[in-house]
Amino acid sequence: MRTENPTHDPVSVRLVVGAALVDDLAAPTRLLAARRTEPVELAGGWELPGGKVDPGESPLVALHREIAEELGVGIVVGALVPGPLPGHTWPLGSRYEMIVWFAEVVEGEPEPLEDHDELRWLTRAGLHDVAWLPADLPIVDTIAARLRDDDTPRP
Ligand SMILES: Nc1nc2c([nH]c(=O)n2[C@H]2C[C@H](O)[C@@H](COP(=O)(O)OP(=O)(O)OP(=O)(O)O)O2)c(=O)[nH]1
Repeated sequence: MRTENPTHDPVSVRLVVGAALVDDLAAPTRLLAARRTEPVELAGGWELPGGKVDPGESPLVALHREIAEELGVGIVVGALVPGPLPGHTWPLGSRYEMIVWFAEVVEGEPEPLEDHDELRWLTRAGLHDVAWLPADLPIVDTIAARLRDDDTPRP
C-alpha cells in the first residue's frame, strides 16, 4: 500500500509523465493546454497532457502511449523541462511527481479524445488565460521562459 509522503520519497511516489507540446521545438511560440474532465476535484483544471507510468514501463514509452491515447497524435520528444526534485521531476502534491519533456506533434492533429474536453494552444502572453492545476503553475512559468513571443502577423 502506498503511504502519504510529503517529502516525495521516490519509493512511494508514483511517476507521472507530461508533454509540454509546443508548435516548434526549435523556436517554440505556443504551448498546448488540456482541460481535465475527471476526477471531479480536478475537472475543469488545465494541465499538460500525460499520465501515470505503468509498472515496468519506461517513462518515454509511457509519454508516447499517453499522448497517443489522449490526443491521437505522434510526437517527437525534445529537452526536459527541468524540475527541482532529483531526476528533474516536479512535485504534484504528496502522491505524484511529474517528469516533463518539450515535444512537438509530428503525426496527426491533437484532439481531446480521452480525459480532456478542450485543448488550447497558448502564446506566452496568454499562458495564464486558463486555470492551470495548482501544481502546474511553476512548470508553466519555466516553460514560459523558453517560449518566444509570437510576432507572426495575423490577418
Ligand atoms: N497528466 C497530468 N497530470 C497532472 C498534471 N498536474 C497534476 O497535478 N496532475 C495530476 C492529476 C492526477 O492526479 C495525476 C496524473 O494522473 P492522470 O489521471 O493524468 O493519469 P492517467 O492518465 O494514467 O489516469 P488513470 O488511467 O490512472 O485514470 O497527476 C499535469 O499537468 N498533467
